Amino acid sequence: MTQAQRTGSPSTPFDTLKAERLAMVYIDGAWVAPQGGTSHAVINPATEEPVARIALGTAADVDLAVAAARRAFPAFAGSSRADRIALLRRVADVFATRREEMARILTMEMGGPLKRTLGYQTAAGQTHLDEIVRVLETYRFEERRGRTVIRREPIGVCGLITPWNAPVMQILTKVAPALAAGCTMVLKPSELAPFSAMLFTEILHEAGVPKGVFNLVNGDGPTVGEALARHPDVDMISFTGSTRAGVRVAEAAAPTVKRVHQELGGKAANILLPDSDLEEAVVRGVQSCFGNSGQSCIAPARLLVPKDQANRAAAIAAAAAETLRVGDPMDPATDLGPLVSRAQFDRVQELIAAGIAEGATLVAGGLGRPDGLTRGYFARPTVFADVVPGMLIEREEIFGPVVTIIAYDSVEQAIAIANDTPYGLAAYVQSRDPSRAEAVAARLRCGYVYLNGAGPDYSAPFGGWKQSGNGREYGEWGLDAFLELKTVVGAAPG
Ligand SMILES: NC(=O)c1ccc[n+]([C@@H]2O[C@H](COP(=O)([O-])OP(=O)(O)OC[C@H]3O[C@@H](n4cnc5c(N)ncnc54)[C@H](O)[C@@H]3O)[C@@H](O)[C@H]2O)c1
Repeated sequence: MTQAQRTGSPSTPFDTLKAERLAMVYIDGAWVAPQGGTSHAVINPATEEPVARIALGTAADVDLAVAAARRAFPAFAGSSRADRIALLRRVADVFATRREEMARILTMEMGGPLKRTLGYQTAAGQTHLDEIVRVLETYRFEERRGRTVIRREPIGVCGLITPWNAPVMQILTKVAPALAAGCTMVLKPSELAPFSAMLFTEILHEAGVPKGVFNLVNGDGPTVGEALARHPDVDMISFTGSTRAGVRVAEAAAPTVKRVHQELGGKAANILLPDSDLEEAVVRGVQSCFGNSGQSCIAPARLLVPKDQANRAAAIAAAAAETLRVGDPMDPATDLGPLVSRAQFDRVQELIAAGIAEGATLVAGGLGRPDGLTRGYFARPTVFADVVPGMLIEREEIFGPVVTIIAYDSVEQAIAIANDTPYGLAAYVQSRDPSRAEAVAARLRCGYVYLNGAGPDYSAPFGGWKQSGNGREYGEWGLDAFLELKTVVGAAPG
């Protein structure tokens, strides 16, 4: 780290992200100074030191960005499918050339281990780009039924608000379908992880996204996020983040009756059926929960095990937690990096303390940093056994490396516990018999169920039920989200 980065002066450790751009917003195809506003030091969570300061935009910047997007909308909405496919292919090509740089930036700003930012976050981003091209090639924008025509048209100017936990992937799952649909947009990324969004903006610029089609305004939620949500000339908000902020966005958007697409928090259950391979299922569940240091909306944080296997499950989980390497996220061998911020670290500590106070049995990890780490927002991979439904650690989304083991008496009870949450994003079921696992999946009230360690399918819809949201991303469902339906009756017979 250079002296300039240590002091937080507007230098940049990145190869190509120009230092002066950190103090700018991107509007109408150009980097420009914001209309006033403050600046914000982005902290490297592994070192607790500032990396650089970024400018936080204002509501006036949102006005300018929305106006640029509105001006660009008619031409872009009228562009051909072939033009948009070509554009998305160019974005995918440029993204591929900058992928490693992107992974390093992500690791620096949000602390995800390099093996994950390179191997998962940016890889998934690339897949989403390839996937939207595949979808766009055959998507039916118009359907004729006799003299009735059903059209799908771009919804208009979109406000995109994204979190920090898998930043570039969450940006891509909005920007890629919005471009495919012919929408124009204003992105407000998380102020905790803005560099990846700025690099992504450079990628779009280099790929030749027409001016005004994509705009970036960094800023905090209450200022820039709410200005976007309230804006009368924004037709849709696509939001990913906490349920708390998602509700605020929906409230701000309500007077203008715009579409609000929400991807919110979760508290996934991982049901180990009595016939599962306990060792394999517990190890996999623990590793999956601790991916991204538990900062994942789909983290299988509630491990439900049959009562007679609970002690063994706790021992296996504790051993699995203790083998994980916590440390420098830039080290390719690291499994868990730091939590994203001091606030997140403090919150996770509070919830671990609450678990201890509530009488859950701590079998691995606990309060404080892992041994040997004296700075950085590193939490200990923590496993609680004897967790009872209703405990705070069983209900709250912890967003840290904490697994809670809950013993159940019957599969009926396991299903009831899994569903007894305000959230409904993801769930997991483990069984030696895939059809038995599938039967349980059918009874879970959530939007995505992973059976027996299956990975994600980026061509299938992803999104939450209940307080986990109301939108769907990925594949054609992701594209549907950015389109409005129009029915035309009395058309010439087709
Ligand atoms: N369902 C999903 O697909 C999904 C994916 C990833 C993360 N998440 C959820 O995101 C949360 C973690 O991310 P986070 O801490 O960045 O969430 P957050 O809600 O604090 O912030 C998300 C975004 O919303 C903005 N924001 C905050 N307050 C706002 C307001 N009042 N008005 C408008 N915008 C506002 C933030 O600046 C940020 O850009 C977790 O709850 C996690 O489960 C959900």
